Amino acid sequence: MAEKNNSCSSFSMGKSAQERGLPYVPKCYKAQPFDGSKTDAHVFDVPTIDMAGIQDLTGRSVIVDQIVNHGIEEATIEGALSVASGFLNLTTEEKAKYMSNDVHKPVRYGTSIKDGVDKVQFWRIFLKHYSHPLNQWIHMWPDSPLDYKEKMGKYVSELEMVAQKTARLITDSVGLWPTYLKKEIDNGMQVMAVTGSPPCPEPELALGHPAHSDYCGLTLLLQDSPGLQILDSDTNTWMLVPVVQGALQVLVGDQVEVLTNGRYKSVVHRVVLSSNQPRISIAGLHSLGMDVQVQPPPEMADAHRLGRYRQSSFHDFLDFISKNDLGQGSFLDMLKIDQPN
Ligand SMILES: O=C(O)CCC(=O)C(=O)O
Ligand SMILES: [Fe+2]
Repeated sequence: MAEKNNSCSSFSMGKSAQERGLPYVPKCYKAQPFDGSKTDAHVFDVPTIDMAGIQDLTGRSVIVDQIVNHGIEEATIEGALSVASGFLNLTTEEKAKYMSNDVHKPVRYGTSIKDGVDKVQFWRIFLKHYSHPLNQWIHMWPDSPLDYKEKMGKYVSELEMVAQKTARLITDSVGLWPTYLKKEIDNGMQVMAVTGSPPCPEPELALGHPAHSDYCGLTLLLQDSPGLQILDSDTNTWMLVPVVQGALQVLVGDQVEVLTNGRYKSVVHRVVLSSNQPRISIAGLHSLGMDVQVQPPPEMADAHRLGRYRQSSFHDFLDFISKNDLGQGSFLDMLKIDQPN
């Protein structure tokens, strides 16, 4: 128990509490402020986007939907989840060659954002890799499990198609020219975050991922067991997003908030833990290119909404998180320009 009060530097890369299977949550993993709704949150009644039918998202301001009939076969989803689990269950030594605290690396393994450095550490393990265009990145992905590249490669290619269709629904709904941004989206980035949260001995103390919104346009997420919560901004309460077999969860990210000049709001979310159930999620974060400066287009300004956000790129965001903790103010808040309502 001597390490219970140790500083974060004792939990540096490869030495996190969860990788070592510590039977308690060390002090520097304790998420503040304590929030009693963590483990008994209400279940969110998730709206559905049925890709087999005609959809109209007009008038919506928040999108945390589940997509059904997206065209990705169950076997492809199962394949991706099985290689994700195969990688996450390798020994720490086997994963070590991907280990890095450099947030700019296109392939990296870690636990927090900067292991042993962030003020509050996360109870998770993750592999992140770039994946669009596939042929530019796939050779850098893990060699183990042997079918990782094949199975994850198939899933991410199909997921990219779903992301492009969903982006089209959103641009249509705000009256932007239907193919507006098509080129930027086709040439954009897809970053996969494959995350495992091992059971936590004191799940009410730590988080798998603290509250944040994603710096991307759209996140398309698969989870094999519950844990994802979203913040209902009207009531300021956390709601649990249920697991629906075969469905993909879509969360609007910061770039869509900026591009629609605030008509859509990016979704604040976090991951809570279980004392007995391991959890795996695969998040596909879809955004415009690394150096594309994202800002509200002129079509999105009106009398009450001149450009409400400063321009920024994915690269700027990575620079920000390399210097700051997730809890130290949000990147999106820094982009907001105060305007009279
Ligand atoms: O594990 C999850 O369900 C969410 C992961 C997440 O929020 C992220 O990778 O940004
Ligand atoms: Fe996220």
